[in-house]
Amino acid sequence: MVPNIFSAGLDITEFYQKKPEETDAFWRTLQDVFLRLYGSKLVTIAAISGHSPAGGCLLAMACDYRVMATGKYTIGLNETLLGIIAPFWFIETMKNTIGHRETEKSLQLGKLYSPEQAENIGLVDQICPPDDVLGCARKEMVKWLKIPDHARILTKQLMRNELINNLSSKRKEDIYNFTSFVQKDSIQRSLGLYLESLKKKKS
Ligand SMILES: CCCCCCC/C=C/C(=O)SCCNC(=O)CCNC(=O)[C@H](O)C(C)(C)COP(=O)(O)OP(=O)(O)OC[C@H]1O[C@@H](n2cnc3c(N)ncnc32)[C@H](O)[C@@H]1OP(=O)(O)O
Repeated sequence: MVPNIFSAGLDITEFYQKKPEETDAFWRTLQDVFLRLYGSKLVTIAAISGHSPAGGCLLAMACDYRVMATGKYTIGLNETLLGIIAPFWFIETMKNTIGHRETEKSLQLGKLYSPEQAENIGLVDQICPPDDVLGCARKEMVKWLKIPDHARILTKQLMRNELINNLSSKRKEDIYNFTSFVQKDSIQRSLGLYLESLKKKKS
């Protein structure tokens, strides 16, 4: 685990000033990761040890249960703040997690929630002191593992298959949409400025 960061989201340098075939391959890999994690037969618990913006939030939402560290961390789908948009499967995953209305506000505002706010709206299931996040996740795992596997897995599939099938049937179209969007000059400029702002914040 990296201290203070669960995931900084997608590595923007993977789709900034890249060739179309490179961004295609990057997005295909992300689809694979999501489909495998969201559709996993295993119990998956995210121990969110720190910041979890955008793609990081997606990965956490793809799990069965989320424990987040208390502290000055944030989680959410902040894509609009970067001048980009969350694709339909990010949106559907968030709707399945926190409901339609909260998702609508959250996405349009590019909202990043504190751990307490995230717990209040159900984006995370539990908050714990940073040094106990893994311990809390392990305790929760014990509960989930007591449920008969076949019943838990079939229930999970009933809840998740609609989104999995929808994305699986639209993968090519979704890759095309991503690459044609991020290759636009205006989006490349926004991404460049955003990367610059991250570097400036650091210095
Ligand atoms: C149809 C169109 C569909 C488009 C869909 C696109 C969906 C996109 C999803 C995404 O996930 S986009 C990425 C969103 N992520 C963010 O906005 C997070 C940005 N990062 C931060 O806010 C902070 O880094 C942090 C996570 C809060 C951690 O802060 P900390 O102060 O600890 O680290 P920094 O010093 O800021 O960063 C270190 C280093 O890393 C670079 N960096 C940070 N995040 C990213 C990133 N996501 N991609 C690429 N690079 C990143 C940052 O610039 C620093 O670089 P160096 O100066 O060390 O070179």
